[in-house]
Amino acid sequence: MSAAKIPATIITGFLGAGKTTLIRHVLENAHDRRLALVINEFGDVGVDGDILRACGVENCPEENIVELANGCLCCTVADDFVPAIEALLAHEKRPEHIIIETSGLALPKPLVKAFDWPAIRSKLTVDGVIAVIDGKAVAEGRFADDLDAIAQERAETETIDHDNPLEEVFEDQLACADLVILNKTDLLDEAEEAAVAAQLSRGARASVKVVRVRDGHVDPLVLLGLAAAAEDDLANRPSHHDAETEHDHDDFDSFVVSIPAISDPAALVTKLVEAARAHDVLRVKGFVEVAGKPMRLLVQGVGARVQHHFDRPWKSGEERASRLVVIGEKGLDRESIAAMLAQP
Ligand SMILES: Nc1nc2c(ncn2[C@@H]2O[C@H](COP(=O)(O)OP(=O)(O)OP(=O)(O)O)[C@@H](O)[C@H]2O)c(=O)[nH]1
Repeated sequence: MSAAKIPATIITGFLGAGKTTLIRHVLENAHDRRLALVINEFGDVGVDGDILRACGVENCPEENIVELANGCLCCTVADDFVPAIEALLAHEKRPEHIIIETSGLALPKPLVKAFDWPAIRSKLTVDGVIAVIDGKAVAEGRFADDLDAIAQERAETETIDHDNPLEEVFEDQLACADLVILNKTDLLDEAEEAAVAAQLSRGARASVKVVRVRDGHVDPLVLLGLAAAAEDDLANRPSHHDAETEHDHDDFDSFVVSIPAISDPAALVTKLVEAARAHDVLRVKGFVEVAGKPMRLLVQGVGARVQHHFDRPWKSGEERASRLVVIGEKGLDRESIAAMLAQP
């Protein structure tokens, strides 16, 4: 019976767009419903899960947070996603709403398709696909050469073909959305913000709204409860990968670098910026030990924009490892990057 279905919101968006930041805001502000999270990311460093668990909100206890670290939820739906959902539904107190954070390279459509499988369809519905967008990256032309041309192409043909993998992932995420969140408006001036918003509207499906925010500050009432039933509407969500049963991520590379404890966070940031520029790194994140400090350092890089802060004290008995996940396009020079970051 459809009334009994649990709504699930899929949060998509390219690497570093602000998905975890937005979900954290939702957790802290949606007190009226019991939430569960499924988090998918690259590498086993588990940064997003750690950040979200640290919120410690009552309506989303730790046992309701599931991490799938295989890097691409859209490719492992049967092996990972379905069992994770089944485990969440088996809890004594069932979640009232499930939020799924996909990794930044995942295509949302194969995941939406999974909601059409009988085992899932009878229990869940896709309340909405939310595309979180790094407004600054769009303004800098990181993804699309010309969104207008793409919109035109989409109007003319079912499947669009480009050879820029960033662009393809970005466009797929935008075209599948029920709501677009233009994030990082603090990094845009008024004219840029208006131009990016207009571009996104053209890249998204007709009548999909673009909400402009910073730090993912969207009222949960706007995000949750869209009742889109996206699984019934797959045909209207064009993807570059429609002809494939499975897509591979050969276009991208990710690896984990272990570095010794550091003494100067600013020096590490300088190295990360240099490595990002020299090797076109798309995303870096992880936790780092700073010698003599009781707190661990959370380091986050999106392109050459790097942020860091001490997020919490190391726990007693916790291994004080300094590990960073590095993600870029295929051909990333792992050895050079690792050597740059490990320099004292
Ligand atoms: N300036 C600015 N930075 C932001 C904003 N929202 C998020 N960030 C920063 O952007 C970085 C990435 O944010 P996340 O929320 O981790 O992004 P994500 O989409 O979950 O990243 P992945 O899971 O790695 O794809 C972090 O350093 C955030 O603090 C914003 O509105 N403005």
